[in-house]
Amino acid sequence: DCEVTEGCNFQLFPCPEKTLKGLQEAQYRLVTEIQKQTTGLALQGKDVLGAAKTGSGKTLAFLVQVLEALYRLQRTSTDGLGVLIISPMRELAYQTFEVLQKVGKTHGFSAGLIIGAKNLKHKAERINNINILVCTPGQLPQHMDETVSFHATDLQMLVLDEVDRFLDMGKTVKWKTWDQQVITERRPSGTL
Ligand SMILES: Nc1ncnc2c1ncn2[C@@H]1O[C@H](COP(=O)(O)OP(=O)(O)OP(=O)(O)O)[C@@H](O)[C@H]1O
Repeated sequence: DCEVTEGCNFQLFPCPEKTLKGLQEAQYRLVTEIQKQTTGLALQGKDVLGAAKTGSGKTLAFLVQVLEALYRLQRTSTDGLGVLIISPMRELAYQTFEVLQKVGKTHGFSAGLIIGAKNLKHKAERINNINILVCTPGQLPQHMDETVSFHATDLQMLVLDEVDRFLDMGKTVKWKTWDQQVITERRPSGTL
């Protein structure tokens, strides 16, 4: 239901075979403009700031980059946190997680979703065993504060989805904590 670029499909990019298979199985063949503009850059390992209108396929654009980053590093499902995706709202985080499960299943990376404070202890026990964590801004600082074992020292990629909304909601996001524990020397990717 979004505008795809005729004649330009994911096969034209040097994506890993597993990613292409996942995309194909999820019925994504042609790329949208934002995917066309960002996929090549991401495959070169560059930082990306993407801006495109709602419904233009930004989610898939950064998820392809996420899979590429972990694939390149040959991460396995038990290697721990490699990518952190922060979404401003629960619904958005949930949708992202769903698309990730769909297109990423061929890779076999482990992924988790944290959108509520419920069962924090249970989640805390598992948080260090997952490769890709999708969460909302409120939950991350809480884990950092309360989960002694939580660390992001091996983080390879940070995705801030709808980063403009984070700036609007600056008061609820503990930027200082993030800056010290997560953002420093990591590979950022933002979407607007
Ligand atoms: N390459 C593609 N081919 C076909 N459909 C696609 C493609 N990429 C994304 N879509 C579909 O387009 C719709 C909108 O995509 P998506 O939600 O990623 O857009 P978005 O830019 O992230 O939107 P928002 O700004 O609202 O978060 C979804 O239904 C998604 O499945």
